[in-house]
Amino acid sequence: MYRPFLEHLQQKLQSSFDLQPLTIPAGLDYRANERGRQPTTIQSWCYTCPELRKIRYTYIDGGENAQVFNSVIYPSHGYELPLLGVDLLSFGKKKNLIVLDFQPLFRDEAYLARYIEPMRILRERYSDVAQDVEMKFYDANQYFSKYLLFARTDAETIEGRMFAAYCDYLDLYWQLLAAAVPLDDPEDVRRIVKAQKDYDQYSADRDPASGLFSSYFGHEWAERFLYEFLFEDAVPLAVGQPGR
Ligand SMILES: C=CC1=C(C)/C(=C/c2[nH]c(/C=C3N=C(/C=C4\NC(=O)C(C)=C4C=C)C(C)=C\3CCC(=O)O)c(CCC(=O)O)c2C)NC1=O
Repeated sequence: MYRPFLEHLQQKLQSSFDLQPLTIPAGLDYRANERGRQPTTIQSWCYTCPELRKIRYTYIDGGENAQVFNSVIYPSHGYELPLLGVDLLSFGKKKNLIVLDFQPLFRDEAYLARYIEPMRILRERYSDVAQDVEMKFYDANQYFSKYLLFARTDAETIEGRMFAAYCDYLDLYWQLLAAAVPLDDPEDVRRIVKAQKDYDQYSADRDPASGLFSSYFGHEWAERFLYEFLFEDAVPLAVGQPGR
């Protein structure tokens, strides 16, 4: 269901950036669960290029039971630009959740004016697909913008309006990236390193997907996937355990 979203991103990345693959730790790049009636696979891709230090995306294919496309793009540490976050989920025929945002690293007015205000026009253009859904797992005021697209919607809207919205949001993100001037003051760069690291920690600690990964692929695999691939700059909550 979300393959066109993945392909659109992949094509853009390949045509516009000098991508180098980043190694995904053994066993985490692909996994299949053959138990039950419906096999489920999870596959991930990871790249780097001079402007974007980590580009990762994951597709979960469980046929009609589960279709998930998740991606985070981390700009290089010289760019204070928000992260591009995409989380598109469908479970069964009815339960569809879409989230798309430029995830701000800072919340001061100048930052929001520079990187978040440009999204307003898109949020207005797609106000018919966006909803004011309340967040249960995350704090909407941390690493989310007020112009995020967040909705529980139907398949037809996803394939039509949502796909158009996704293309427009991505285009804007590439424009902001092209216009961004890399910072070279080590103090500025350190601030961005820390902010991106805090994002990983926050996200790993709250990720509502860890139960999903555990149920499909086992707890041990799920923990590795979270801390060694998705949010590799995060430290597991129970630090100091043997084997860590
Ligand atoms: C492969 C990794 C991965 C998957 C599969 C994943 C799934 C995932 N994301 C969810 C919610 C969500 N996901 C997001 C947003 C994001 N989530 C993101 O990973 C990113 C980048 C954004 C930013 C756009 C939000 C806002 C919710 C709703 C959570 C809430 O209500 O607080 C849920 C809960 C859905 C429900 O309400 O039942 C799951 C299972 N999260 C992951 O990290």
